[in-house]
Amino acid sequence: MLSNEQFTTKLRQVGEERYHDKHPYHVAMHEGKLSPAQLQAWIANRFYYQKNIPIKDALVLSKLPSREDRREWIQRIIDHDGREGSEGGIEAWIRLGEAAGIPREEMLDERRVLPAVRFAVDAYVNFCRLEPWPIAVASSLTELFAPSLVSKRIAIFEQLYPWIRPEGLAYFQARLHQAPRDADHGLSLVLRECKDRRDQEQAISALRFKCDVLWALLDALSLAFPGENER
Ligand SMILES: O=C(O)c1cc(C(=O)O)c2c(n1)C(=O)C(=O)c1cc(C(=O)O)[nH]c1-2
Repeated sequence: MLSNEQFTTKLRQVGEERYHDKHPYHVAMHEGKLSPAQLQAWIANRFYYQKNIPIKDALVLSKLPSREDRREWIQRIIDHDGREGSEGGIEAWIRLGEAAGIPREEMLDERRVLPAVRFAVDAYVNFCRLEPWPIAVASSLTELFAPSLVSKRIAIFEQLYPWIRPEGLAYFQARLHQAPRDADHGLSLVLRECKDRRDQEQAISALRFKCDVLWALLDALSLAFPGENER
């Protein structure tokens, strides 16, 4: 069995190899090379991911056996769905869309969602529905890699895509403190629950699978919205 330190290193290596920041579409985003249509397509398609996150978190929540763990996990659903007076991440993402010129109805009615994006996101939800909860939690650990990417993204949007109104970036600002908290909790559950090498390998595979979900989303966008020299 791997020590906690070795296991954590292996999980982090998955992100170094295949997190979505390495995908050409994402690289182009961070180089300021996406056209408005390409960036709008990313925002509208990522919305399908965002709206499904609390559904998958409710599936995980329903399987957590202890009250203490449920108490912590439930915060993820509240962060996304919001509450009276604090609207939450889904609303913030809709406002990101509006700040980038996408009317609210066009986000809500899913007209811009590509078939392969739908299949990839649905696969993530179904994975969490069907797998044992520690493995589902392991698949959420891409959040270990998200904060540094999201903090770069805020600066990039401000500098390279000034046509997006700055109030649209509130979603990303909120994630800067939510994601590290979620990742710490998720990692502590995975370290606690993986009791032999087999469990550990399953957790690592779950994280690879999740990276593939995020990768597939960007593959779909690349095909539907190729860059200038790829057409
Ligand atoms: O913008 C990003 O790059 C990014 C990545 C990820 C991720 O790594 O899955 C999440 C988010 N954002 C995010 O906003 C979010 O709420 C979230 C929840 C989860 C999850 O799997 O539970 N990942 C992510």
